[in-house]
Amino acid sequence: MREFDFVSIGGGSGGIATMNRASEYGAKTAVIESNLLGGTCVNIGCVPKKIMWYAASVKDAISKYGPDYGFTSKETEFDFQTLLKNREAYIDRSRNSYQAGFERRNVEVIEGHARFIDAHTLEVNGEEIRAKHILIATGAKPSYPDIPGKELGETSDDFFAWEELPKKVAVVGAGYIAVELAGVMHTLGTDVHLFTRYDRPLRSYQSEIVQVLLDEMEKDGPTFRGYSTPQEVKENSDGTFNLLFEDGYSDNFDKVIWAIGREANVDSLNLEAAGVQTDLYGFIEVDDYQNTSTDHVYAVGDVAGKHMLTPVAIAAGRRLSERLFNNKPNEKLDYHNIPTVIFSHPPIGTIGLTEEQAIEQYGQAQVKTYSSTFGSMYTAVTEHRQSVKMMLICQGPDEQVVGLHGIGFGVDEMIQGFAVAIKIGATKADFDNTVAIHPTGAEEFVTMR
Ligand SMILES: Cc1cc2nc3c(=O)[nH]c(=O)nc-3n(C[C@H](O)[C@H](O)[C@H](O)COP(=O)(O)OP(=O)(O)OC[C@H]3O[C@@H](n4cnc5c(N)ncnc54)[C@H](O)[C@@H]3O)c2cc1C
Ligand SMILES: NC(=O)c1ccc[n+]([C@@H]2O[C@H](COP(=O)([O-])OP(=O)(O)OC[C@H]3O[C@@H](n4cnc5c(N)ncnc54)[C@H](O)[C@@H]3O)[C@@H](O)[C@H]2O)c1
Repeated sequence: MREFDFVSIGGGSGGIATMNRASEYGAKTAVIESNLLGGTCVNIGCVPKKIMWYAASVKDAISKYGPDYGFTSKETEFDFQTLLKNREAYIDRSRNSYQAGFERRNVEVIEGHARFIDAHTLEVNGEEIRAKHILIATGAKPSYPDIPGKELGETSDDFFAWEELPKKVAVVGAGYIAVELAGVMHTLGTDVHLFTRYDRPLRSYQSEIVQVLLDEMEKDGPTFRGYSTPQEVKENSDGTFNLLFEDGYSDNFDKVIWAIGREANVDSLNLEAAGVQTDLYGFIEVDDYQNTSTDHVYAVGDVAGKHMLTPVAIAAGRRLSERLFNNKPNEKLDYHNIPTVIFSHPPIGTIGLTEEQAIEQYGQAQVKTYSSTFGSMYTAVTEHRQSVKMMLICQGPDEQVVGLHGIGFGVDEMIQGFAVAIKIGATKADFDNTVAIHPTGAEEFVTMR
């Protein structure tokens, strides 16, 4: 029987980062992975998604904006296979670099599916593995709606395995994944129809920012239909699918994609054997220190269901290893003010509270909102003008900035630094005292009145 100090079930963002950090402090560690090293982010998430988003941006630069900058080319050909080949080669290199990192740090990789025998013992490929500490970092998987024909639809996992782009696709859902995939496919030439159950996508985001996205989508984007709850999918004799909604609307599509949320990968872990509890939605319950209900068993990342983002899984896992193996008993991740970007067209960046959340937290009288709307300079000399909107949500007499939201060209690369400012409590006056960088879009954040 092999024995370790710390073992991760799952070799995705959280598992890799946690074991690497623990091994740097001398812990004997292993990562157990049943599929591809790197997990969701590297193989079927952030990385291939961002490459597809860049591909869409390249296409826009060539055919949408290029001509008004004086660049014209004969009909541009797009070879999807070249994109796929180069995307997968890049992902292969990323996976190899993880492997090399493990070898440098002596992290053992065990290929196979793990399940608990007890709180210190796992079974993998018939072998028992014992560990003083066990991390559950098994991530999440896409949800399917509970309707007839749901299995005829696909998910983001399948999207990344497509060998060619379909002509007409329905994307059902209102979160990051729905918006991002719909935008990418539309730009690359697919006729995309985005369906949400309520009035708009991204309902928990600052509504004026989402409105700009909807306006831009109307000009050039997926066809959007709100108040559309799917009821049934049927396969037509020509191989297309008929998607029927509760209000009676229906249409035929080459593919239907469900992007309606994700659920924890816990089904076959045999959590009961270790006494690990899950919440109402099936995610593993953890405290602020990533402890589960069982001593010496921890969970990080998507399986714990809070802020399902790669940098969150990594940051929580590294801090856990600092706590366990580097004498830092109070080390934990602060889950406030986590910045995030939605790679829509144009991208959305957001940090902290929306205006509505700030009012709920501090009271109407304490909250002041600044906003600025302008045309993106990148598109200003072209006939395809695109809007930019930026908002600062401030609270209290000092006008501490508690929320920052933006949509527009370049916003994705703009907000990381502002997240530092907000994290250390910057006020509107601090923003105003910062000299602008001209001409950029970012300067609007420090010149708002
Ligand atoms: C389409 C898409 C786009 C995304 N884009 C972004 C983005 O732009 N930015 C961002 O920050 N986040 C993004 N995310 C979210 C990000 O991918 C996840 O938050 C992140 O991967 C979570 O890491 P994790 O370690 O918790 O889980 P995962 O990365 O999912 O890793 C879990 C691993 O555990 C393995 N596993 C499961 N059960 C077992 C078992 N019993 N035994 C052994 N191994 C097991 C799985 O095979 C998997 O490899 C995206 C997600 C999706 C789906
Ligand atoms: N850019 C990024 O950082 C990025 C990109 C993609 C994913 N992610 C992460 O992955 C997580 C999961 O993304 P997601 O988009 O799958 O989930 P989500 O939870 O963000 O959104 C799911 C949406 O589907 C809707 N929905 C639920 N059931 C439905 C039904 N039966 N019919 C129609 N609509 C339904 C919900 O109202 C919700 O708006 C995100 O929360 C995010 O943390 C991050």
